[in-house]
Amino acid sequence: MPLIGENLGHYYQKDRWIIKDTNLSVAPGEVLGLSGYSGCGKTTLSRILAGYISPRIGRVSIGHKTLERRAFRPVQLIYQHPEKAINPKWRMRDVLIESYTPSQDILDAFEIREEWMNRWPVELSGGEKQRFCIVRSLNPATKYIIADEMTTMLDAITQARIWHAFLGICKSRNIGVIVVSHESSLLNRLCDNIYKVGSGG
Ligand SMILES: Nc1ncnc2c1ncn2[C@@H]1O[C@H](COP(=O)(O)OP(=O)(O)OP(=O)(O)O)[C@@H](O)[C@H]1O
Repeated sequence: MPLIGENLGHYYQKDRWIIKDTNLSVAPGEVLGLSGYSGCGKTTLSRILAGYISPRIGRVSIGHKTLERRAFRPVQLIYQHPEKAINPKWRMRDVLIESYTPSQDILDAFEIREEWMNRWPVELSGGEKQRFCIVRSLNPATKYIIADEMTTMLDAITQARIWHAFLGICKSRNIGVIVVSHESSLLNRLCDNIYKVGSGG
């Protein structure tokens, strides 16, 4: 069932609309890009589609069911800065198993080393922490994943390896993916379709 945003509109300050008349949908297994200039509202739209923000107008649904804010989130969000998404007081093993217990195959696909499991977040690099955030998002109940500038901090080779592993798993599980980036070359390479934020499509 597709993830659908209908007639979405949002502002932070009254009547200064950042998202307006926005209609988009992503099918299971599809990879949709969100492009647009800095500040056009990509992150705001991502948070709306993941159910973290209720839009001022419009509706987000999966197969006619409006997203519920309190239930497990079928739409997972991966941020640009993994340190913001990880509790600094938890060891990495606990960060992972809070969501589910991943198989060794998934850990291997993202080259997560056993020795990292007992470390604190501060003892890993940004790219190493991001791998944990990606694996954590691949909960068996996940239907869609929004990757908001997910690999911006990584070098080109690591970036390519992570996207290869990530999109391979998403395709095999029919998870729909939204890739948010200001890099059009990355979007052209990875995405089936691209939605330009701030232009109505
Ligand atoms: N919590 C907030 N309160 C008030 N204004 C906000 C808030 N969050 C974002 N904004 C404003 O909304 C606009 C859109 O921000 P958003 O982060 O969605 O853009 P973006 O396209 O993701 O930008 P970037 O590519 O630079 O990350 C910006 O002008 C920003 O200053």
